[in-house]
Amino acid sequence: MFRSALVRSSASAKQSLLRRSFSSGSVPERKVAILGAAGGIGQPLALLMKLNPLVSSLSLYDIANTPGVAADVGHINTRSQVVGYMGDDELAKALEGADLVIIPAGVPRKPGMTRDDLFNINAGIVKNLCSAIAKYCPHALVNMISNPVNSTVPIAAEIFKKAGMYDEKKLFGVTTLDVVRAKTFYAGKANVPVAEVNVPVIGGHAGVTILPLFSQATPQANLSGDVLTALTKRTQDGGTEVVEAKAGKGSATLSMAYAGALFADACLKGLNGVPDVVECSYVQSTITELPFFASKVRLGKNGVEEVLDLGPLSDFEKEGLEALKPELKSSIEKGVKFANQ
Ligand SMILES: NC(=O)c1ccc[n+]([C@@H]2O[C@H](COP(=O)([O-])OP(=O)(O)OC[C@H]3O[C@@H](n4cnc5c(N)ncnc54)[C@H](O)[C@@H]3O)[C@@H](O)[C@H]2O)c1
Ligand SMILES: O=C(O)C[C@H](O)C(=O)O
Repeated sequence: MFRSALVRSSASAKQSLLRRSFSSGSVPERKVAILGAAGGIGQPLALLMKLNPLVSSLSLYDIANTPGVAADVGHINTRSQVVGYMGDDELAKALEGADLVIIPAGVPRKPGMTRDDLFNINAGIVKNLCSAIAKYCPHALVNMISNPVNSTVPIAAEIFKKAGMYDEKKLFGVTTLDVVRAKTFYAGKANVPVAEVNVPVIGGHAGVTILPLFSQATPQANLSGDVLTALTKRTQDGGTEVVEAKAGKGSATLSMAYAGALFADACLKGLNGVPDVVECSYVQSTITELPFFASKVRLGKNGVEEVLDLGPLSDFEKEGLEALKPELKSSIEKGVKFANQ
């Protein structure tokens, strides 16, 4: 108890030091690039990153329509300078000097499709963008949003390995939307203030590979097994719920932009040395036998500082963990094979 009080007080001393240095005007310069910035996620994400005071330079890249998005967002009177870049010829400039690259480029699902059905188009897009990242900003953190995340992250890792610059600490699959959904749905059933809710979500980002750990949710609530089963299923099907409601007009964009902005903010805080920044993310991992796995991750100055272990699981969650492994394994292998063919 004494030790944890000490850790807390040294963490809060560090926090207040950081706050002081930030308020004295020494917030580090940070360039954030969004690839796919004119899309359904890209536009609101550009807006939210423009509102983030940790960003000094916001680079908006897409194959079309970025001049308009950049002009629009650029008029907002916040810290960052905004520049739009369009087409392959401008990708290098978009990436040069980036500390963080966020990738929501690629096609979204329509009703009846799985995320894996997007593989044929999005794998190629991700491969090209990651080759450019390897060349023009090899030290940047990469936040992968493009689906199927379970495969696009392994694709990125393989491309980076081939380029000789892979650093597993710097590559993240963005699974924050699963956490956002789990918190919202849990708060509704547990009747607790949503702002106070925490729920880790582990595994991957598709169907049964999404495994919320409601047994670890806080504030605790005494929910029945049936309710927990239904909450788990709703979290796993959250993306499909939006795809069906949008009826052919794409998948989650606004809630994804919110989740992407939250995760990017956590990465920037980590880079800036803010202590105890912990978020769930799909990263290279050894906590199970699978080479990539989503779990709680401590973020720091170099990206992943520590992959936290899963903690105690209920029997229902243990079953869910075993059930997700074959699908996640095959999605990882599919990505690795694609990148090496
Ligand atoms: N990780 C998650 O939780 C999560 C959540 C929602 C959506 N997604 C995924 O995010 C992706 C984007 O979704 P969206 O709704 O924004 O789609 P969208 O079609 O609205 O936008 C995609 C954008 O990517 C651009 N693009 C295509 N090829 C590109 C390239 N080579 N370089 C740069 N930009 C390129 C398009 O021009 C478009 O502006 C999809 O794959 C979707 O499945 C992931
Ligand atoms: O469901 C999708 O296709 C998009 C995204 O992965 C989501 O979870 O909303």
